[in-house]
Order: sequence, then structure tokens, then C-alpha cells
Amino acid sequence: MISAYPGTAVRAAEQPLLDAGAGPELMQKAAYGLYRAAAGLLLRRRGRIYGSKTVVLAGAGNNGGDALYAASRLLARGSSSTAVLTAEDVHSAALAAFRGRGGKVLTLTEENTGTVLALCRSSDLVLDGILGTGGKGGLRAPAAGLAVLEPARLRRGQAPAVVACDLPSGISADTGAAPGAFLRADLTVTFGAPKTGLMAGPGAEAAGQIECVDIGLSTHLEAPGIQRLEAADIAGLLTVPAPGDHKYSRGVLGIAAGSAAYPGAAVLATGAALATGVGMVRFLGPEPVRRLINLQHPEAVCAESAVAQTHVQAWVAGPGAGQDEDQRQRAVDAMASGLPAVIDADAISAVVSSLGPQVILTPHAGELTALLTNLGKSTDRAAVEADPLSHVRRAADLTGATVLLKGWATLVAAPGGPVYSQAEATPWLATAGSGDTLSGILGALLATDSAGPGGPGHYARLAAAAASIHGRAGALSALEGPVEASRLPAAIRRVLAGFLQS
Ligand SMILES: NC(=O)C1=CN([C@@H]2O[C@H](COP(=O)(O)OP(=O)(O)OC[C@H]3O[C@@H](n4cnc5c(N)ncnc54)[C@H](OP(=O)(O)O)[C@@H]3O)[C@@H](O)[C@H]2O)[C@@H](O)CC1
Ligand SMILES: Nc1ncnc2c1ncn2[C@@H]1O[C@H](COP(=O)(O)OP(=O)(O)O)[C@@H](O)[C@H]1O
Ligand SMILES: [K+]
Repeated sequence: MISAYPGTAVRAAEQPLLDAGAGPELMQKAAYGLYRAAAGLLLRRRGRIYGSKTVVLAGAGNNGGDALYAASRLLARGSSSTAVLTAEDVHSAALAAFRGRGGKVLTLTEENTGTVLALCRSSDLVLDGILGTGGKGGLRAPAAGLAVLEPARLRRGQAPAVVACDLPSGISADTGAAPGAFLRADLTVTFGAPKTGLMAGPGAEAAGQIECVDIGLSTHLEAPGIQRLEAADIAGLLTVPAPGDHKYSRGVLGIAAGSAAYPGAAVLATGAALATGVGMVRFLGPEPVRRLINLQHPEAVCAESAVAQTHVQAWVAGPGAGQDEDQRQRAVDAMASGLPAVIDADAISAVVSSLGPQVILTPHAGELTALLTNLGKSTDRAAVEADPLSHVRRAADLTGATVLLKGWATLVAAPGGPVYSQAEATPWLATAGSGDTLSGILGALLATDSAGPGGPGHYARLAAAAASIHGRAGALSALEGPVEASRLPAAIRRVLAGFLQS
């Protein structure tokens, strides 16, 4: 499990160490970690550090100091380096060390921004030390003019590797929101602990890969703001059938999905649930959808009954339900049943407040916007996308349900906390029907959950595990070309086989 902390909490944890005079030592530890990561990247990209070209973007604070000290170490290994100062005063000792190793220095102005961008683009590595946890708002001029710099991962052809020092400059270390211009990185080397701003919203997209350098803060940190499940955590959440099990004891999942208008969503949710592994799927829906389900999945047991007459351990309701009134009623009944229930897509419009954490809402940003607006907290999609962490927390607190907000980094908030973030996905998953398969995966995890409620955040953990399995399946599928939702179940089976063998 990876634990992330708001920038403000990390600064508070640093304070006793700073008061004890350990500031310079902490900075040297941070700079050494940054240098090691940057040197590793240079070695992977060009085989050696000697002869490489680096640019350090250095702002007024300690973030600039870290980056300048790291670049000094690269200078000592034969890299040529230019420091571009984005503020009048930068960390004087670090700048002196950089100059002492033969680094060149220039000051950024609006007039020379074009030249500096060209210098960055022709270099091997750019170290972003403009702003760290002390940043307020987006990048200001003239540094804002550097926000157009694209890191290598977003550009085919020649581009520098961009390494962010502690966090991408211009991103809120607490929320991941981008109040204005910000820089994107290939790799973020963060100090003390990952910041929550690296795991949500624009911050998660801007960070690229995340590497954490231990500078000895862990004993000073309290409750994390965001957690991220790793492979071992997910493997521990999966229920494997025991020798004495039968199909009913393994867990039966009820799926109320699809409509005459959108039958395919029901097939995708059912296929993903079966691939994740359940004792049985009981499918409820109109006759043409049932026929299609049975053609694709003969093992699904189909009926047109109501939720109250259907004995299951968990529900999925909503994918492809469209305006079908019977499916809408089934979603309402599933939410009221007290059983774990995934409420997706069109069924999210039937959500009221006073739900329990066993109800898991799975909106994308547009659906979350509509949900919050229906609950009297009017917002718009741009605001949700700019700061998804605050919005997903608000939705969980308002409804009492667990809320999974889909995106590049999928966030899951339990009412009152905790929050999980999973970012194993690929943008190739942004394809119609892919969300329906996520519902099926999560439904299967809920139906087969042998651990039961198990304390606050239990359902959020299962939802985070489902998002991770979905993301990994998407990434695996994308290795063979563009992702088709109907091919995800095969990839889900491979991902799960990997977890179960480990
Ligand atoms: N403390 C420790 O123990 C350790 C800390 N470490 C490192 O220190 C970093 C935090 O350092 P920091 O506190 O100096 O803040 P930092 O983000 O570098 O810059 C603040 C300066 O920027 C300015 N500024 C603010 N917003 C701005 C904007 N939008 N656009 C332009 N300027 C803006 C602001 O000026 P002001 O806004 O107040 O006028 C102020 O001058 C942390 O991320 C980590 O890298 C490591 O070495 C490990 C040990
Ligand atoms: N840019 C992206 N990068 C990674 N995953 C994404 C991206 N955009 C969307 N996804 C994922 O794709 C899925 C899309 O779900 P959704 O919009 O509900 O699709 P549908 O309703 O068509 O099934 C979600 O799991 C989401 O997290
Ligand atoms: K930075």
C-alpha cells in the first residue's frame, strides 16, 4: 500500500526537524535522491551521463535548492548544465555549488522564454525545481510561459525527459488541482512521502511516474490523505473458492443492466463479472437483452423478476439501463436492499442521500456533476475535472455511499474517508463500454467477498481493487493495439491469474 499525505502535512512533519537545524541535511538527502533518479533516467536513455545536456529550472524556494544541488552532482559526472532562474533570489548556497562545478546560469524573462524553451527541447534532461510544497496558485509569469514544454512520454520523437523535483510546479500539493499554468513531467521524485496532489486530478496526470525518496519523515506523519493499493494488497482481497464451496456459497451476483436501446452494456458487465469469477450471475432485464445475454453467456441465469424476488449476495444496476423504467426501479430496490450494490451510469440519476457505504456509485466526471447538482450542490464538469478529489469526497459525504470517480487516476471515497487512488489504467480505456466492464468486475468482487463489511473503507478498498484490475486489464489489452471493451474480459482473466499465482 502506498500512502500519500497533503503537502501541508508533510511540511508540518518537517517542522520539528527544521527547528532542530536539520534543514541542510534534509535538503542534501532530497537532492541526492533526485540526482540518483535523474542519473538513472539519463543512463537508460543514452547509456551514459558524460556528455549529456541538462537544464535546471530553479525558483525562489528550497525546491530550486534541491534541483540545483542535484544538477551539481550531474555536473560532477560530466553533464553540461544550465540553470534557468525563474525568480530574482534563488537558494544562494545551492547556486554557488552549481556555479562552482562549472554550471552556466541565466535568468528567465518574458523576452527570452522562446530561447529557453528551445534550450530545454534540445537537452536530454530538464529538472523542474520552480515550485514545491510552498507554491501558491499556478505558475506566474515569466515561468508560466514554460508550461508548453512537453515531456518525452507525451511527444513522439526527440524530447527531453522532464523530472519534477517533489511535485510538478504549479500543482496543488494537497489536492492535485491546477489553479493555473503548470509543468508536466515524465518522473516526479518526491521527498519524505508522496503528496496527495500527485494522486488526483491534473496533478496525477502531470506527475508521470512517482518515486519517493526517504528523508526520515515517516515517524512524524499521521493519517494519510490518499492510499493506493499495490499488487499484494489486491491479491489479499480476492476470494478463492475452497474445496467445500458450491456455486451459491461462492457468491451470486444480480445484474440489472441493459435495455432495448443499450443491450450491449449488459453483455459487457456480465462478461466482466464472469471473467472475475462468481458462483452465478442472475441477470434481470427485458426479453431481447436476456436473449442476447444467453447467446453470449449461456451460464448466466436470466429472468424478468424484481429485485425482492431474487436471491443474490450483491447487485450491479444501471449500465445501459437508459430510460427503461423497470431497470430504474431495480436500481432503486438494489440501493434499498442493504446488500452491496454497484450503481452505475443511468441509475446514478436515481440516487438519493442517506445511502450506506455498501452502495458504490461509479460515475464519470459528467455523471458526478449531475449527481452533485441533483443533490443541491450545483457544479460543472470543468470544476469536477479541475479538482476531482474535493468533489468525490463531497459526493460520498452527501450520499453516505462509497463513490468511485472514473478517470486517468480513478478515485474512490468512502463517506468520512478513506480515499483511494488507482492509476494503472491507459487512456486507451477511454472507449465506450469500458465502464460497463468495471461494474462487472466490482460486482463480482462484492458478491464473492468473504471478509464482509470489515470496518470503514472496506467497500472503498474493494472498489479500488476493481479499478486496479480494470486498469491493468486495459493496459494488457493495449499491448495488442487499441482496446475494445468486448475483449477486456479475456484480459481480466489474465490479470487475475497473475494475482492468484503470485
Ligand atoms: N523544508 C524541508 O525540510 C525540506 C524541503 N524540501 C524542498 O523544499 C520545498 C519547499 O520549499 P519552500 O518552502 O521554500 O517552497 P518552494 O515551493 O520551493 O517555493 C516557495 C517560493 O516560491 C514563491 N512562490 C510561491 N508560489 C509561487 C508562484 N505561483 N509563482 C512564483 N513563485 C511562487 C514563494 O514566494 P511568495 O509567493 O511567498 O512570494 C517562495 O519564494 C519542497 O517542495 C522540497 O522540494 C527538501 O529540500 C527536503 C527538506
Ligand atoms: N484518459 C483515461 N485514462 C485512463 N482510463 C480512462 C481514461 N478515460 C476513461 N478511462 C477509464 O475508462 C472507463 C470509462 O468508463 P465510462 O465513461 O463509464 O464508459 P462507458 O459508460 O462507455 O462504459 C473508466 O473506467 C475510466 O476510468
Ligand atoms: K517542482
